[in-house]
Amino acid sequence: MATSGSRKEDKYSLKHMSHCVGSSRQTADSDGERSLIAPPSGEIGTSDDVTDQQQHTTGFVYVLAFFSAIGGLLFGYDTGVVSGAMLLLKKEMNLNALWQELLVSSTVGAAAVSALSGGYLNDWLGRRICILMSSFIFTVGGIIMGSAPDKVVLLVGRVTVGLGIGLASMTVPVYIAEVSPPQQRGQLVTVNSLFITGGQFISSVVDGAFSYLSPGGWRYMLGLSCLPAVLQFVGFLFLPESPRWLLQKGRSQEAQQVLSQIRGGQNVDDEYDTIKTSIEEEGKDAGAGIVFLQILNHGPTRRALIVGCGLQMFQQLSGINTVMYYSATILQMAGVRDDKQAIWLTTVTSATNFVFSLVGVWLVDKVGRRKLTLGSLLGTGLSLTLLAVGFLLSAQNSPPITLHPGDPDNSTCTQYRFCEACMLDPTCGFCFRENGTQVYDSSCVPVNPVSIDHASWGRCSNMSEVSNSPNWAYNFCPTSYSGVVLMGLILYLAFFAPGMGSMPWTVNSEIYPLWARSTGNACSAGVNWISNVLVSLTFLHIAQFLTYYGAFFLYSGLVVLGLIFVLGCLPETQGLQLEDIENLFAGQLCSCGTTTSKGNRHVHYTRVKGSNCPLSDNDASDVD
Ligand SMILES: O[C@H]1[C@H](O)[C@@H](O)[C@H](O)[C@@H](O)[C@H]1O
Repeated sequence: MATSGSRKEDKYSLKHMSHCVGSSRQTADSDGERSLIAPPSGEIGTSDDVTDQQQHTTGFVYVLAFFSAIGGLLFGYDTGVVSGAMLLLKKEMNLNALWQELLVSSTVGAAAVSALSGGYLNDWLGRRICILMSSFIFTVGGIIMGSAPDKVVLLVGRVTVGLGIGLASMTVPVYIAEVSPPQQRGQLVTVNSLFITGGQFISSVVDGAFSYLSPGGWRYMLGLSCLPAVLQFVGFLFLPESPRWLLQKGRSQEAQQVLSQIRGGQNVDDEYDTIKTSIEEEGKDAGAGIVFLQILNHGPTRRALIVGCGLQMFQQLSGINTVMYYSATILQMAGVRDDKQAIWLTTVTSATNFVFSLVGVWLVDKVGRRKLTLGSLLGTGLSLTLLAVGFLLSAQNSPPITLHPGDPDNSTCTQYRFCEACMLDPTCGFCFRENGTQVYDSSCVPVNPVSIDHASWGRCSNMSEVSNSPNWAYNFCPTSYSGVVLMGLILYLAFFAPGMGSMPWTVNSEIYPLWARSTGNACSAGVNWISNVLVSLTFLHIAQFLTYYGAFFLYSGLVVLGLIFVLGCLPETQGLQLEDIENLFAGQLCSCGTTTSKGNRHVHYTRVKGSNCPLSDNDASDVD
């Protein structure tokens, strides 16, 4: 295997490679150099190819995609459910801020570790065993959390599900991509992202429903994930391994049988030959550590890795999880004062994320990954700017503090003159009465160190449901600009979900050659989880230094960087067979030397002037 990288590098290296992957969007040049134009959708392959491939889409592929995507559902459920569970847990288990932080972040941290080690497991044991392992881990984690007698056991349960999430997040997209026919691969892999947001939506409904059950509602919230996990485990006992992995491991007969089963018993000789030839060219793979070094030494795959990791990093740097997490506060700013009502309204936020992920599934094989990602980044950037402007207007019109009570604690809180400064200090909260949009009788007092739900002394220390009792605002200020913020939030989700929410997972499942696929996905999923931890851990500090509007302006700046990155580096992979995609990263935009599922026929994807490639489908030459 050590030689396979350099062998392919020689074969595909092109002197014209200009930037990271030789973007497929460079246009024609005058001196007969290669013009790099990615195919508009529908231009890929001959119509015969497409008909050929469409015949291969069977109901069984949908069954495989559904059972695999339960992994996505569990990923979404277990990352989403904790916020609602925490509201009950912190009261019942008397959790301080550190423990709350631990119970949330430990899962994401464990997911990062298991995603990174998942590459090795995938290569070694195969996709099917990894999916079985992850559903088993989810089940065990759910049981531990649902029956936890104390916070330490709860933490063990959260780490356990984190391990399941990481493994599922990198295995499921790869499995679906490897069993799907090319023309539907985008859609089927994106179903996994739909299930992630679906899991987050279901978790918010479950959180809402069980928030009335105290004590013990959190046990149902956290334990319920066992049900889909068991369903997936049982289902996968009967479902096959990826034919590509089987072939890579030399289990050719089994691979052919599985391929024919997946393709509904049709003749799969051409597809089988294509995969086999590609594997023979690449050579057999080695251990995960070595594969990583090989990726770094092999230009096209290294470029694919940069694209894959970059996409995952920018997904998280766009602030999705901060915005989702912060949505309850945004709704409180907008005037929702009741906690329970705020929980239910966050269901609306996660429903928006879910519904717009559906748009991604619908569009991915119609407009392609590149346009979808670019459009999404543009919209995400603009809506983040709108969010920031909303926060800026709120800050500039922050209500003044009118009461300055005597201060038994000698804290800094009572010194502040405006709500904004009070809100940005994590030790203080804003206590006020209101009449419509009118804020009066306002004071800034220290927050109770045990529970952020009330002040440590004064009018807001003993909150009651009585109608004229004052309001307590921790982390937000009442504002009449909440409409702008709310609009920014909805637009953000509508633009983010179909593109940046889904495409990083989809694109990563298809850009690596088979020998590097597990490791490539492990690295990029690891980058996703690490960036997730970094963004969530830094948000409050950034907000403290830059204020909220500064933080959201910063995210929109990062989205602009993401846009430049995608413009320059992401080629279109729509409709291409997995075995042909690596050529895009070698700048070899014409599929010279590779064959497609049409068998031994060269198929032309893009025009490469001055090369030996055929210039149109009609010119495509038969080999042999
Ligand atoms: O693709 C998913 C999805 O967008 C989720 O809503 C988000 O919470 C995850 O971090 C992300 O990886």
